[in-house]
Amino acid sequence: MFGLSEDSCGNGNVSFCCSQPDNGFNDPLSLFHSEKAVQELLQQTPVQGTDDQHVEFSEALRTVAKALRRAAEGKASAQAEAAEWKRRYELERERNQRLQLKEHSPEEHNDDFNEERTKNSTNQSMLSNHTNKQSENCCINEICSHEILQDGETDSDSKMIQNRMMRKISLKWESNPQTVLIMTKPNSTSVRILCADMVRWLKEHKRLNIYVEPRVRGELLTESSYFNFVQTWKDDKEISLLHTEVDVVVTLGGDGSINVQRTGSPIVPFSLGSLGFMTPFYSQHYRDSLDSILRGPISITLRHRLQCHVIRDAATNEIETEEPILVLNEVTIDRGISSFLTNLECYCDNSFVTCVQGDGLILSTTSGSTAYSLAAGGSMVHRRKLSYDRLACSLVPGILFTPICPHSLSFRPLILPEHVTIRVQVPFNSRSPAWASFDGKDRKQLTPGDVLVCSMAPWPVPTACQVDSTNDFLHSIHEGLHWNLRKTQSFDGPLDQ
Ligand SMILES: NC(=O)c1ccc[n+]([C@@H]2O[C@H](COP(=O)([O-])OP(=O)(O)OC[C@H]3O[C@@H](n4cnc5c(N)ncnc54)[C@H](O)[C@@H]3O)[C@@H](O)[C@H]2O)c1
Ligand SMILES: Nc1ncnc2c1ncn2[C@@H]1O[C@H](COP(=O)(O)OP(=O)(O)OP(=O)(O)O)[C@@H](O)[C@H]1O
Repeated sequence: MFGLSEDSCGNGNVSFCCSQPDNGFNDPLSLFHSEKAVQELLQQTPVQGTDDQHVEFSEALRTVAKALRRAAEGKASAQAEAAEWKRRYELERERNQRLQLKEHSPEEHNDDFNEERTKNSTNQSMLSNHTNKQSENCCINEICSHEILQDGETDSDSKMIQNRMMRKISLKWESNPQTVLIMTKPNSTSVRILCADMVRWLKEHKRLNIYVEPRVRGELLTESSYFNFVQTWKDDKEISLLHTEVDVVVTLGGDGSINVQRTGSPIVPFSLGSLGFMTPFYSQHYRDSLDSILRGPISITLRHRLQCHVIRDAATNEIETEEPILVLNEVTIDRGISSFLTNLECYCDNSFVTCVQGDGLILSTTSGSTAYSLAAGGSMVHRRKLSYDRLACSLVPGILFTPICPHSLSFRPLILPEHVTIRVQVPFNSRSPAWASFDGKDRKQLTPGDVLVCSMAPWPVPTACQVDSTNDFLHSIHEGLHWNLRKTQSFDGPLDQ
């Protein structure tokens, strides 16, 4: 960092000096001198050049000085804005204190109180609860912007907020849900215990039909013959008919447990895994959560999936594909156990995109953007939110195209629009085969000439939100990934003048 100081070596100009090269404006005195120097400089007329270098140097300094002044002005307006927020906060706090006082001695202030209460009826309970908790928990001397945004509301502000709330997406039950499918992570004692408890509660208190996987039914019956009423399926044909029966799916596990279910009914994911990025419901509160879900309405996130086809070079035409595979997170094409670079030719709607030479390529959904793609340097993308009963309101739809360790200085991850079809081909001259895996599973070898075709699947997977799509996403990136976590800079120390 540089400070500005009077030049002692002639010409009456100003020169840069490295006052504290390691930590910049640490000395308030030097900052003061710098700003003073800036003011003086701005008042000077430009140097009548004795030589070109001086003129150029002086012009450069004037530019720097102007930039510094603009920064100082910016700071002043930020300070004014903060003062205004603080003022509104104090006003609201005062008003709430008055209301609380009246609540404690209502006979004294009954009339005023009722009037005030009616005025505040829309947001009163939220505000007073918040204010109490806030002063206890977070903001003793600080201002919580979240709080202030509410208390600073004017009539038109609150209308705007109401409109925004109304745009929140929810799913309403047309008739009471009758049947629930519970999918559980295998080989976990806590999941097994919770599952038995949940099945009992759903049957006795909610009178629901309950489906579980054949493995889980076996486990339940080992525990007690009481669970005889629990239903399951025998074969793939019965699985394919499940969607006609099941109203809601509950998953007990981690993020991977969401990927395994295929019915298309809304999923309520309870967190019994390690990270829990996509599983916002806490198992401890399962009764309250399910109570509210079964009553509806449910705020939902629609998670788009990618539909992947492998077309073998040996196939006689493109229609002859293997069974399509749906992925919620991503399809990965990598080098597998081969030690050679993968060489993958990529096309987007038949236009050549690039040839990936590296460890491989990830084609990810926006839900998967926080999984493998993130680890390979791709962006985190807020997934798409839609409603069942309204037209789609799309936020950030797309397909992420993220290379894995590309051996190139200029390859960067891309986000392609959701409507494209991507083809990835292992070229005939490739030294080795590649491997495709789907949500981290089901590896398939791709030999030279084989192609993987990938596009957005028409039907998304609805998952229930704890609060709403945005709130859950932000909660997950903060709590799950500790995104942008840094110790807060201390208040003491040098200040801008
Ligand atoms: N280097 C990596 O980060 C890496 C490598 C292989 C696979 N994976 C991911 O693992 C996924 C499979 O998950 P799994 O649970 O079946 O296997 P797993 O148990 O091996 O999970 C890997 C981790 O990824 C997390 N995860 C999964 N989906 C996520 C999502 N959408 N957002 C944030 N985190 C997510 C899981 O919570 C888990 O901690 C694959 O789809 C792939 O994305 C990541
Ligand atoms: N019902 C199920 N049937 C078959 N496999 C399942 C089932 N539920 C989960 N799995 C698989 O078991 C593995 C681990 O499950 P899951 O991701 O739910 O738990 P976790 O790894 O402990 O949690 P997290 O993913 O949050 O770290 C995943 O690969 C997942 O696909």
